[in-house]
Amino acid sequence: MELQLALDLVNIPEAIALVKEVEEHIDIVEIGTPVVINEGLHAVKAIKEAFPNLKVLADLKIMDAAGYEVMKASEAGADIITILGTAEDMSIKGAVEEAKKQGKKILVDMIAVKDLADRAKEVDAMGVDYICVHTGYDLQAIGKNSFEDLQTIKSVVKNAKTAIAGGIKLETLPEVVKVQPDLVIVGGGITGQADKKAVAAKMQQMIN
Ligand SMILES: O=C([C@H](O)CO)[C@H](O)[C@H](O)COP(=O)(O)O
Repeated sequence: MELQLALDLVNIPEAIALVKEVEEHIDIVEIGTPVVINEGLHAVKAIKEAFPNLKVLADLKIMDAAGYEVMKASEAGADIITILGTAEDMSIKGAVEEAKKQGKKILVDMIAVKDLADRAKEVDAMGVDYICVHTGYDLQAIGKNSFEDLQTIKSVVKNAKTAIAGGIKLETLPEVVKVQPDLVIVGGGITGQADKKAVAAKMQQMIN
């Protein structure tokens, strides 16, 4: 199981400082959608240059023009790029094709997908690398989480790795670990803590 640190509410210098604190306890750094909106793909480039040994995920949440956007994120140094599960099949296939050309990976974010089991089977058959259940900030605000959804995709996905994101904290991590996803994505559960290094270390220990 791998641990991904999601950075959403920081600028580039803050992101670098944050990763420095926890780098030995994480596998992947996510440049979150709000960071890409504020800073552009420069943020991906800056983190990859500062931490060449960590994988970097660009959370573009692609919906269209997938081949082009995967190409640009790859050029910036991203190792993994996200596309939405609600995107057209043609877009997801285009993302996979371009990622293969560039030697990169595609993570499909299943946020807001209604027919989760069926859509997970479909995107799994398209050759994507990760399928991720995700409760976004807006549904976290009304107490939702993705723990049941993780069990759903674990039971139908045959090829891709499984992942979970959205509001995961130290206290809720045991429930996630029980289901054994391949990737656990944590943002505020680390970045919002006073001792980020200690929390990341504990999470890494629980995951392994
Ligand atoms: O993808 C995310 C969200 O949509 C904002 O871009 C977050 O990175 C993801 O939810 C993980 O962050 P936390 O929910 O704070 O753990």
